[in-house]
Amino acid sequence: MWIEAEKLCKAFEHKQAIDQVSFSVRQGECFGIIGPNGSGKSTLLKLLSGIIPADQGEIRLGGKRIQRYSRKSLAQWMAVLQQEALPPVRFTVREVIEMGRYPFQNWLGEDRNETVWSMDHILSRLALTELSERTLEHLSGGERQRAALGKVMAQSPSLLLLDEPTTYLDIGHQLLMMDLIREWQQECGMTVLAVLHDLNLAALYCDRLLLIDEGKSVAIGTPDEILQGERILQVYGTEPIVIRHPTAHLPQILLQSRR
Ligand SMILES: Nc1ncnc2c1ncn2[C@@H]1O[C@H](COP(=O)(O)OP(=O)(O)OP(=O)(O)O)[C@@H](O)[C@H]1O
Repeated sequence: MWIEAEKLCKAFEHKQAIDQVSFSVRQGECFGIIGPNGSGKSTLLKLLSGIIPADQGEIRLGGKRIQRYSRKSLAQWMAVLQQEALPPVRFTVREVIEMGRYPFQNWLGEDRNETVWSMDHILSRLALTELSERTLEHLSGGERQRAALGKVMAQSPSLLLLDEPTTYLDIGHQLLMMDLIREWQQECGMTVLAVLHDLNLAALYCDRLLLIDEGKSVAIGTPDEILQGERILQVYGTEPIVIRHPTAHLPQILLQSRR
């Protein structure tokens, strides 16, 4: 599923959260949205998922305006993974992952589509097999985040929107999650749009990045084009040291104390 956003605007009371933002994302691409706190990243993701309407501008998914899709049809091929995606409720991990299939069930609860990956496969890929019968209230934040990813995997979306998917994860689980998403994307040709705070993860996993600041698009390009010291200083107000990853050959950022 490819995406086109044209001159999107969204204001809250007197705050212009998104201001004339345009971009397009190719089918199968991993597109990262980066920017400082309050720059409008989550708002942009909410516009793209249809959770909130834009004041102006247009979003087209697969060439068709987003308003022309019903809620149910959007839910069948678009999945959203938010920060704190799952509350600590009394559902088991297995039940939660099964919920990813709801948009595909008819009124008898029968599943009308084939899943790409089986429940057991999803549980084992996310290292959740041992935890499958445990309820979410007895899981750590990171384990719940993996269960939330399991739920969207069961949904087999062609468009995946991620809002800070690695917030609660340690470095091992951050890489597990990002590697899984990439593998899954390559297997299924899924398009991924991800809001990421971690610029190093963004460089490693995204084909292109959109850098936003105060609701405006500052630049769009490859990680090499976007992650440059001068530009980061302008937007984040701090100048990092940008080095090259010795094996991935991508830009990586080292922070330096201002004192
Ligand atoms: N529902 C709302 N009502 C009023 N203002 C809002 C609302 N949602 C967001 N804003 C404001 O819009 C701006 C952009 O917020 P947004 O959450 O999109 O930023 P962000 O880049 O995702 O931030 P962060 O990195 O801190 O998560 C902020 O100034 C925020 O206070």
